Amino acid sequence: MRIADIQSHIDHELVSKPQIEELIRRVAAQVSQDYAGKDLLLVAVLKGAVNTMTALSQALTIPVQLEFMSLSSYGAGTQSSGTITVRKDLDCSVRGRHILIVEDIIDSGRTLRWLVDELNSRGAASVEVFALLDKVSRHEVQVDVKYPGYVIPDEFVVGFGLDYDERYRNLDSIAVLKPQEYQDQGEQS
Ligand SMILES: O=P(O)(O)OC[C@H]1O[C@H](OP(=O)(O)OP(=O)(O)O)[C@H](O)[C@@H]1O
Ligand code: HPA
Ligand SMILES: [Mg+2]
Repeated sequence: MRIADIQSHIDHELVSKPQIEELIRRVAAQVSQDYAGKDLLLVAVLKGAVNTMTALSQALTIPVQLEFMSLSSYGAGTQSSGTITVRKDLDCSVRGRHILIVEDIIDSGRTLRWLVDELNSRGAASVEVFALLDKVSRHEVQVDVKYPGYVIPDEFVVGFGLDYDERYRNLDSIAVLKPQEYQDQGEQS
């Protein structure tokens, strides 16, 4: 689905499909170089990171293992509940493994902070982060990001995996909805 298909719901586009593709290509080249000859495990945080995981993994030039963990804290609104819910855990042990977490967005930073600490406590050899988008101005906790994505302003975005109330994940770029679409009227809406 493209912006043009849902124009009446969209306020503005923030990151275009070509911009996403360019970033993914650049990060994939760097990751392929950094982990050449190593056994890399990519861990995507579902559901939001599904598109980013697919795009990044296909652009790599090294073989990797793909694993998924489903975490949730936003539910139906535009504000984090502050509580991370594990909807699905990893299927494998991470002990002694080099891990790259693949995320769609860093907002408060709480999801990533929790996951980095969790994987380290499970005995990972290394834990690094790639996040497609970063709302730097909204961070509440500190997270080190080895492969940074696009810094975006304090607006609630949808597309390329990101949802508002489970919708718009299948948009192929990143956009902000019209204010009336955000029914919880949170501070970002
Ligand atoms: O930095 P934070 O404030 O923690 O926000 C970032 C997280 O929030 C979203 O997940 P969400 O809880 O909406 O689950 P979803 O991926 O299934 O939509 C997003 O996909 C990130 O995982
Ligand atoms: O801006 C956002 N959009 C969708 N999901 C999110 N989770 C944290 N921030 C966002
Ligand atoms: Mg969500």
